[in-house]
Amino acid sequence: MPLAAEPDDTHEEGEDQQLLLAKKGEPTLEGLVVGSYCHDVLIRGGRVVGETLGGAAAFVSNVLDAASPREAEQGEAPFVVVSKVGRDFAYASAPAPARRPPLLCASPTTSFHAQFSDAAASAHAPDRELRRVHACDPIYPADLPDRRFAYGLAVGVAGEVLPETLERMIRLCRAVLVDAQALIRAFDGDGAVGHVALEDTPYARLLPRVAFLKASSEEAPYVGVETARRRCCVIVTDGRDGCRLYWDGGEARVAPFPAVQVDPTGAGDSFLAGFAAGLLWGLSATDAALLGNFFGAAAVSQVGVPTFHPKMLQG
Ligand SMILES: Nc1ncnc2c1ncn2[C@@H]1O[C@H](COP(=O)(O)OP(=O)(O)OP(=O)(O)O)[C@@H](O)[C@H]1O
Ligand SMILES: O[C@H]1[C@H](O)[C@@H](O)[C@H](O)[C@@H](O)[C@H]1O
Repeated sequence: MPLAAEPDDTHEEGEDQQLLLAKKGEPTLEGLVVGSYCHDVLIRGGRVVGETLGGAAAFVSNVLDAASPREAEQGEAPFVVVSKVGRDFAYASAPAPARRPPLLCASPTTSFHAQFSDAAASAHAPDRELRRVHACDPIYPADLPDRRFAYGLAVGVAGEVLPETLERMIRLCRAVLVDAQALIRAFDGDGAVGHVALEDTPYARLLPRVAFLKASSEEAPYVGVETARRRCCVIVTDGRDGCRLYWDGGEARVAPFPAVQVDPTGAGDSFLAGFAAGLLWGLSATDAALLGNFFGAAAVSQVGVPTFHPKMLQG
């Protein structure tokens, strides 16, 4: 495994746990977030109940800013976002896109309709059906800045992170964390979101060079956890049940935070960003996953991209 990412507290001081941190004498490098902002339309009982900024990049930026408030206050960007939208993009002045503007394309902004079921969702049943109604351009390797990064987050929502783009991220970044949704989503003629087996995609051969792969419990069967854990550390998030980490030779469960769910959108994105922030703080993988659970729980408690109060992170 490229990274000894065993989430075992006895490895807490190990060099590999510090992978995202600058070594003595090295300059502090930025992070690289790759994935597009999108428009989310929330539908319940056939009625539009909300229209919000979406896209993993929006949720991830929000959490990374909250987790590094000093940089955010000073207007410094501890990470860059490479994202694409069309001229119809409705949220250019929202905090995340305003601070890290997307590349403008002739095609329309990626847009999803999320149809929520009225029935109370069980802990494991999918609580929404997603349909992609517009897709912006993919993000090409040449769209990425030509410099080194401390870490990369591949967080596409509509297939925009091409295999060659992920490969370039791996070359530019010291460690890459990937959301499986960027790799295994497939769309039928009507835009309904389905999944393909990761093993059947061109991304599979890149897994040994990925540090962490995060999948939801719905995506996990398509990822093939037993195969993937031999190549990188796999994190499976499980909604209100928290998450599990799987590595070659072990696994750990990380408990959730209680939350009153009002909108599940962005929970996985916020989890992954919280997890990355935890690694940046020098936490072990299990402790970083606890921070991920914290941000995931915070995300489901609000509609759209959540607002975090500084007090939430104290104590
Ligand atoms: N109802 C909940 N209560 C507490 N924590 C939650 C709840 N839902 C999600 N979380 C937290 O957020 C994390 C990610 O949630 P989930 O597994 O639903 O991801 P996801 O399906 O990828 O989400 P999405 O696609 O909506 O962004 C969970 O591991 C958990 O820590
Ligand atoms: O804004 C959301 C969010 O980024 C989710 O993680 C993704 O599953 C959806 O497709 C997207 O519409």
